[in-house]
Amino acid sequence: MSDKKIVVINPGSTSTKVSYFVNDEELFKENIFHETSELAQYNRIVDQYDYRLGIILDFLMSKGVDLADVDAAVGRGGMLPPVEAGAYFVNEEMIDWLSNRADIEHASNLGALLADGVRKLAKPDAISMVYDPITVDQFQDLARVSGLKGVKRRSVGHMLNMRSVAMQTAEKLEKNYEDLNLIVVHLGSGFSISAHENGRMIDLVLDDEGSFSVERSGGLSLKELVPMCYKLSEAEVTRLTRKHGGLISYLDTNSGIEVEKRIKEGDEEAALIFEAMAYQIAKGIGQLATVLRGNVDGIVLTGGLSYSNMLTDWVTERVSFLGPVILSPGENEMFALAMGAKRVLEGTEEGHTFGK
Ligand SMILES: Nc1ncnc2c1ncn2[C@@H]1O[C@H](COP(=O)(O)OP(=O)(O)OP(=O)(O)O)[C@@H](O)[C@H]1O
Ligand SMILES: CCCC(=O)O
Repeated sequence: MSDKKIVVINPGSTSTKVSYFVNDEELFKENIFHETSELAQYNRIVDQYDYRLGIILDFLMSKGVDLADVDAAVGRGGMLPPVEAGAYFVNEEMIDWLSNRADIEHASNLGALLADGVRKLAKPDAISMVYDPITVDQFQDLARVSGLKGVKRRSVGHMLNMRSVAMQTAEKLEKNYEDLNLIVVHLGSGFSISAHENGRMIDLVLDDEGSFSVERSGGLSLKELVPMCYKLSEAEVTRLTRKHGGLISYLDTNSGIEVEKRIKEGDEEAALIFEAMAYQIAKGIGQLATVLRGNVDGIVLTGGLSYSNMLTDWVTERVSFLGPVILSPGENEMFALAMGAKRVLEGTEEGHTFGK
């Protein structure tokens, strides 16, 4: 079988990660940072398309990649309507949805567009696709009921990393993912806490319901929040709760490393807030343990903050009675995207058509 050459693109709020794979091997990877002043010129995330594509193409060329050899470009999937897990080919409907109809501004909305931009310069039969978008929806019906008719509970989260880490964990445990019940917790700048029952994510503690994270406020008392909404604009409330909430709002830093340093130097406020974060994460895990009726084969902590032993020890101390806690720090997104594309190219996994 011929080599499969795959460009992987993962847009974040302040940077774009780009990798180049030949088969299973990541030949290089770069996290390209964007100046805040540069991004500030654009009203919407999708308006950054030309700017980010130009940087990606320059970078690939600087590494000697001949785009005419590329078989697939795969991007992180954004704020689509609810979708199945797995691969979706980029098509006009998907581009239209992400450009005009996505109702949450998220950097991943650019993933499909940028992958398609690379595909246009690749082999004539090259494909562009996304894999495990943030809107993969495997909720059980009970999980869809919110508590107020007309207010939805939508399945949105770090699905790509959580599903990939769940499958890796199953491999380590020498079990099939489909035979396990796992609680997988992604601790990045935003958090997602997910219940996996026999290979399906049947419920989540959403990032605006449960624990505060590095940037997000998590769930807030409506009695406190509603009056605030009448004093501030929608954009300001959204900024405060989604970009400037959580750890940043209390400690004015988005760095877990910096917070640990302050705590070790005796900063009691930092210690209280960081432990409160662990406490709220543990409460979320507890909620999902009830979703799984207590049948928990493992609790997996992943994402950048799982490198913090201080945080993971506090969480573990509160949840280990539910099941073994397994650390899988960092994220696996670039590899998961590349392997999804490789399986589609090799025909061992079928891609879905968006909009069908
Ligand atoms: N060794 C470490 N110790 C403590 N915290 C760490 C460590 N390494 C990374 N972090 C923290 O992890 C957080 C970022 O995690 P991550 O890189 O997974 O998030 P992201 O990719 O920016 O966002 P998201 O995962 O939500 O898309 C930051 O607060 C960072 O300081
Ligand atoms: C991945 C979608 C949710 C988030 O960014 O926190």
